[in-house]
Amino acid sequence: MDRYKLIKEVGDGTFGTVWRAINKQTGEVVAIKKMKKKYYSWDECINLREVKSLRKMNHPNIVKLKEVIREHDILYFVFEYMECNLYQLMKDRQKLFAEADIRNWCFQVFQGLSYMHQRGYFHRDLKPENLLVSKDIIKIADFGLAREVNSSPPFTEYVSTRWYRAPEVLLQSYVYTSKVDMWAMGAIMSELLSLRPIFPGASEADEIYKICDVIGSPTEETWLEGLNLANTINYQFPQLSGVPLSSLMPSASKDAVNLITRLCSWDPCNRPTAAEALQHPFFQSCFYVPPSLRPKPSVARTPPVGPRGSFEQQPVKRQPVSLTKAKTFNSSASPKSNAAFGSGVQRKLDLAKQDATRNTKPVRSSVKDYIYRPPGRKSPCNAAGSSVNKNRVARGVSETADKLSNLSIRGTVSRRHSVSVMQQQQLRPPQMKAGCIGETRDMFHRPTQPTANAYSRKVAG
Ligand SMILES: Nc1ncnc2c1ncn2[C@@H]1O[C@H](COP(=O)(O)OP(=O)(O)OP(=O)(O)O)[C@@H](O)[C@H]1O
Repeated sequence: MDRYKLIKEVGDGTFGTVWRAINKQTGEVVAIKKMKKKYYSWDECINLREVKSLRKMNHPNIVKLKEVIREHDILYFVFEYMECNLYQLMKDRQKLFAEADIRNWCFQVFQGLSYMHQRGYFHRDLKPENLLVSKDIIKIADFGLAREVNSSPPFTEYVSTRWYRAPEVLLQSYVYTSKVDMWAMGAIMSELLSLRPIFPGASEADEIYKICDVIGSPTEETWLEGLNLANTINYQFPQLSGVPLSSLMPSASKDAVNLITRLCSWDPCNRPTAAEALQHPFFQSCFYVPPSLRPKPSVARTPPVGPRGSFEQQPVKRQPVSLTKAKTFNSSASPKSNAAFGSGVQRKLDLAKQDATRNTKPVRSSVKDYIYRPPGRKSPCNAAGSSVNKNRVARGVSETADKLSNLSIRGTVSRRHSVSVMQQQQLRPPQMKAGCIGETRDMFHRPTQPTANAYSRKVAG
């Protein structure tokens, strides 16, 4: 660590604190994540999901892990530095973002996701805090919960921050897929367009309620498997008809609303894959610059996309990935039309006890409610593979059922070993993390006017 000079703390996550730092030898600015837990052997570090997954990811929209250092039993991850995260960009904003900016960001994130999903990993904790921005470039970060698609269930650890958590995860499905990332992207897109979270649940039960309140309760037609899942845990969905998504984001284009509708489909099979999302009419004006056509930058820099990119003179290509089976989107088509593209990979998890609520401020459950306390992310998520999580498995379904059915939906809201990653990349592929827990948002006011944004999640920096 002597080689680096720490400048300023820029983030305080569940597992580590993140610092802006300078490499004294090269002058390069980096982000160093100092893990909170101690690591007494190098083997322990090498097996961390964040290391295993990130070292295999080499994509312009996935944050680069440059180095892993263990010194005095403390583990440091050295990442490329990014200026801020999407949440920071949203929280003080009074004026809505231009849709072109949102399109540009989302196009890049879907490219990163498409790359990741095709290589057999999914993130599992996508949220605005984990999408890092520098100028026009956005990158996916925080792979602590990332999963290898082919790894075997049961998966027992906490998965994803509640507001962005897919319904199948909320309902404790024993199986879930990369479509959980697509759900999260729908929620993030909506938040970018309205500057307020679309499903700001104060507990797991309230999360489901809020989803029903917005997209309408699931039916046999929209999600038969979900109804079965609910039966299994003895949970009854509230019967709500939902609202037109366009009413929550009045200035959004039809294409944007349509894509969010698809992404936030109850049935994971009805959500587009990342590759399919890139083909959605919302991204019609975007194009992909293949690596062979990109200039070689001296510093790691991602190719911009879309109309604002600096590659506009390049031939336009909109096929970022192999899309031989990709579906053509039709804005008026039923979400069912995506069913054929559901991924077959499945996994299990147990969410019992995840939602330790940190406060008891009353909250109304309607999506029109404006004040609530966010979920207690820090407490619940005890990270992957802990004994606590193993115990959760034992407690299993009945506890979850109790939890979901007993929670009053309208009630209280609790609202010098150093390894070069490049070397490791030659070896083989990993798993990822989704930063869990540590819900650092304190209180969220949801104003009636879209521009009257009043986020106050606590994000250092
Ligand atoms: N490469 C980076 N460049 C700049 N800032 C970063 C970088 N990586 C992380 N950060 C900042 O630090 C914050 C926390 O980082 P990260 O999510 O990796 O930590 P964590 O302990 O895994 O958090 P979580 O509670 O989400 O699990 C991020 O939200 C971001 O603001």
